Amino acid sequence: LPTAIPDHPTTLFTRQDVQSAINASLPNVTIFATGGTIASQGTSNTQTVGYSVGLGVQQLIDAVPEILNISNIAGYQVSNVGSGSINETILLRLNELINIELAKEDVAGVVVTHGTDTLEETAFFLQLVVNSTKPVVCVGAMRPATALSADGPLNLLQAVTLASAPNAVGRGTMITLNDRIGSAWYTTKNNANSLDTFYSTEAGQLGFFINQVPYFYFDPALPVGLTQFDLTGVTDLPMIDILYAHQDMDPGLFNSSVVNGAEGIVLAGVGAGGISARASIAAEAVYNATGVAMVASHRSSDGFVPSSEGGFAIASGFLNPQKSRILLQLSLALGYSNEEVADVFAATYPAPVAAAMRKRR
Ligand SMILES: NC(=O)C[C@H](N)C(=O)O
Repeated sequence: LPTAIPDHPTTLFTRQDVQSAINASLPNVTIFATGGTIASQGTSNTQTVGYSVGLGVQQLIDAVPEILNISNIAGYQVSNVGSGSINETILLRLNELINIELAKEDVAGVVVTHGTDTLEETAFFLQLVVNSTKPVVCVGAMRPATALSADGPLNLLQAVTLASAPNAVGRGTMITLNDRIGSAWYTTKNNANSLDTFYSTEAGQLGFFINQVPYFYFDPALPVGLTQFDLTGVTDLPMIDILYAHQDMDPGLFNSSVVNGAEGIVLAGVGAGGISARASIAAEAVYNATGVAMVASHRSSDGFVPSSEGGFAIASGFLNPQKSRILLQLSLALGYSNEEVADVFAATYPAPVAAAMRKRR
């Protein structure tokens, strides 16, 4: 296995390990398993909270033998954690392995099995760093494998189908759960518990499964303002904090973050990136003293944060705080100046807004 990312054990299950006979007429798909509820077991079939992660990639595949009728599978066990514990080491490992895998001519696409809590962050990260038109499909489950009506097996079958579907090429990284296909750019987890949690309210969905066949509403398209990042040689990512705005927010949090080592700060602002006058003065003072990049996003689940004239904060546009954090992190990992980071975000704004911003600078 490649070892550019240190200290991260990853196990490979080759196609020969996974299936007794490789079917040369089927596409090859590689599954990268990271953990989450899809790989979890409860103590009874009625337990749907408080279960524990533990199933390996081979057990996920064994639970859905139907996937071997549609593709030859290889699997990487990259981690086996709840997605709250996915970290930069795992992300960098995924970037490295998925780029290598998709560069192979005989691989149609890849599937990442993942906890749902931070699935949108990993999916958004992969959207920005994977250099391929082949499908990257992120999938999870809301019910553990042991539950009545567990959703993981069908979600996995659909994810593998999508990763090998010719009509899924050129659509960037996708998230699929519960029959729905969404773009990693805008899809978010909307409900902490319900099955029907992943969707994008404003941008809508890319497609839908009918009888396990993926149908798309539109021809392939990529999100506006997509910047592609090449992480070759990058072995760690900068620490970026998200600060959540609210009434009486502690203005000292900005300074505390920077003192603790944050190299960038994202604000989950009230309304369209707002913050109290007191906290704003404190944030600006920290910015003026340190130059630490600050991005203003919104704590509401949807919306657009516009840039403010002469303001020190970079506007997140349509991106929510957790996705803004990834975009800021990648920009800073590649050594971009704050001006360049602002350009990366501005590229995602609607064209007239971005043009007006450039004029002001
Ligand atoms: N449904 C899930 O996968 C939730 C789980 N706690 C996780 O994100 O790992």
